[in-house]
Amino acid sequence: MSQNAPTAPTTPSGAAPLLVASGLHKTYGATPALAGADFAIASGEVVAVMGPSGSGKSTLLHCLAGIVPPDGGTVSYAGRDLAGLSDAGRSALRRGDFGFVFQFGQLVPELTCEENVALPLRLTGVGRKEAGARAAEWLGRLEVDDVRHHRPGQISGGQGQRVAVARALVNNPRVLFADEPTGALDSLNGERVMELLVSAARDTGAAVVLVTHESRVAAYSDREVVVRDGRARDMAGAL
Ligand SMILES: Nc1ncnc2c1ncn2[C@@H]1O[C@H](COP(=O)(O)OP(=O)(O)OP(=O)(O)O)[C@@H](O)[C@H]1O
Repeated sequence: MSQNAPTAPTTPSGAAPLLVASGLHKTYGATPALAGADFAIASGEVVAVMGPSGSGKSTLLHCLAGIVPPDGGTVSYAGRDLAGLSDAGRSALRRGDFGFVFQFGQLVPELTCEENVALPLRLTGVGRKEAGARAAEWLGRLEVDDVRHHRPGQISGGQGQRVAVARALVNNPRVLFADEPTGALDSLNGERVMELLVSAARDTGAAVVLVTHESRVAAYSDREVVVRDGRARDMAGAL
């Protein structure tokens, strides 16, 4: 037997990771998007994924969230290999344990803001009244309760992103994936969305994978990982 028993992986902060990727490879046609990327995040950590355009940041996020299957390497969440789950199992994980915010809120235009935020709860079987009450509470936390009966077309971009953050956090996800969440906002609105996003995530203990190319957005994170040519490098380890 080897003297060197494998040790449990840790994040650079020393905590046990909740979500771990090792040696991820992904190619689109002839275009390599990931070429051996590693990543780990612990519960409650906010990690910024930075890097130039086309370096593989969004692909890394999609693989971590089980949206895109990697060609090689593994992603494990809470000790479970995502590749070992059925499509239905991965979908259930995305609905129950993960939350998502994208650059453009992607709210359902026909629904009011409150109905949009209530939607993830309704999809997991919460009754209409309770879902509405919890949605209203989250809209209050994100300081947009005044637009709860408006439709997405009737509110500003900054308000829309706050509604999107409320929708992403309403079912208490253990991981929040945010891909350029303030990319379409001016700097003042962007900063407020980031403050609210990070403080709400800290209150709930969610880990946050924050893809951004802006250092003032990454400043809200505990740790920065830089993706370059499909490989991820932790900046804590680079110091
Ligand atoms: N669905 C796809 N089909 C084909 N090529 C893709 C696809 N998604 C990503 N790519 C390619 O993979 C590479 C990495 O893309 P990715 O979107 O992950 O980078 P990124 O760092 O998030 O870029 P950006 O900052 O511009 O959003 C790029 O060359 C991109 O063109």
